[in-house]
Amino acid sequence: MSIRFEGVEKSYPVYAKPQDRLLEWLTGRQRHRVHVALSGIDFSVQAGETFGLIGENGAGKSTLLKIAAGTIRPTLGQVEREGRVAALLELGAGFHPEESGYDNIRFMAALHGLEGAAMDAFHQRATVFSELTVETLERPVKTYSSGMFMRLAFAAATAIDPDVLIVDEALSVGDLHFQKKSLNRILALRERGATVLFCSHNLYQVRSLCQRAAWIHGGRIEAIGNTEDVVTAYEAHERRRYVSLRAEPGNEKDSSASDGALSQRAATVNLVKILGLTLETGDGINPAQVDTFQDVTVALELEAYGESAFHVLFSIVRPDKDNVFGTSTQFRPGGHAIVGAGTHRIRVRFPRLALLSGEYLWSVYVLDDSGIQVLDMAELIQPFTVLNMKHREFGVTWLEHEWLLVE
Ligand SMILES: Nc1ncnc2c1ncn2[C@@H]1O[C@H](COP(=O)(O)OP(=O)(O)OP(=O)(O)O)[C@@H](O)[C@H]1O
Repeated sequence: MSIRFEGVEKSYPVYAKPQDRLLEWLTGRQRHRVHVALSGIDFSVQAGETFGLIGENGAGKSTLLKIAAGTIRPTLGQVEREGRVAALLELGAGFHPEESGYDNIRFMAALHGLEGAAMDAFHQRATVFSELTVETLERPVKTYSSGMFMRLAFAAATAIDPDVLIVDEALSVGDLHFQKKSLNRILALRERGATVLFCSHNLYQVRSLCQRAAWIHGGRIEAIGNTEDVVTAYEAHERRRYVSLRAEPGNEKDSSASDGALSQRAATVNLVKILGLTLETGDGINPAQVDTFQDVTVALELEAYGESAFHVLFSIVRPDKDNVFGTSTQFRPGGHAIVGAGTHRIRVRFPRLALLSGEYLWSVYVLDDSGIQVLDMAELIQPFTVLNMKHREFGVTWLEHEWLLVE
């Protein structure tokens, strides 16, 4: 066991007006209602396990993570933790803005009770990982850009070399380079046997990372167990929710007020799901092997649960995640977004797929109509091998070229 929740419940007093808190104190009469954010939480996360928490907005996932991390106390019940715990929750929340990066790192190490050589090792790991310069680390952190601040916060949070890592969708920190580095750090800690408890709205991520998961609904555990079973049950619930949202009277397009209400509620979960990607060649569907310059068509299927417009971006990637070629519905002539609830199919033909020998995969992203917010994604799916039998050139892709002179 690494983390055990026993009969955990968390309630918050909710005041209709800020002054009610003072009036309650002065008059001694209750002026708040009690909001139960979590109740009846009983489960354990085993050592070395990666455990996912899923659920709608406001379900109680972050509250549960904060209780697991010890940053808030449960109203009832208890939590047991084993080993060194690092929480990637409100990153940098404990930093002192007036102090330098170096001093804040030392402060974090001291909070973990580290001294002497252990403190030095912590300091070294945090500064190296942050990739911040000496000049920056000597400055007060209040002068940092938000990216610099997040780098330092992530570096300091993970420098403890934790046995237990608690992550609240913090897989995206800073710029792309640092995001990749942070994710790799989390994956490396996991490889080394750290227990990971994390919540995410990205079900693809939960499926690919977690052995077990729990679906939190209205502060209670709705389902717990094998990730696939839990995620599938949650997806089915989400679909039912959309069907009923769409069927509710007043949700029709021409009603602007209810449109607003619908979009507000609909925005709380993914509006579009990637159902699948298939590769078609003259040799059949999803061939394990493709020849260089073969005629290949990629077919994508998606399900939209709302009327919001969206774009689909997909790329051919190498196993190390480097993109070889990516394109998007936004880059088409006209670049119109896709609109309409229901199933959508996209087919893109590559008449001469100019990839050279190697292993390749696909990554697919559904983005909102601005092309910024990710609604769903499926990374590193449908692997295929390219064999360059007829040509002697090497590398990733065959580039158009002419030999102009050979003397
Ligand atoms: N300090 C607080 N005071 C009162 N209510 C709170 C407080 N913190 C959280 N809540 C309430 O507790 C419930 C659970 O919130 P929580 O942040 O844990 O949900 P969540 O599942 O993490 O949501 P999201 O996916 O949106 O992050 C919500 O109804 C929220 O409004």
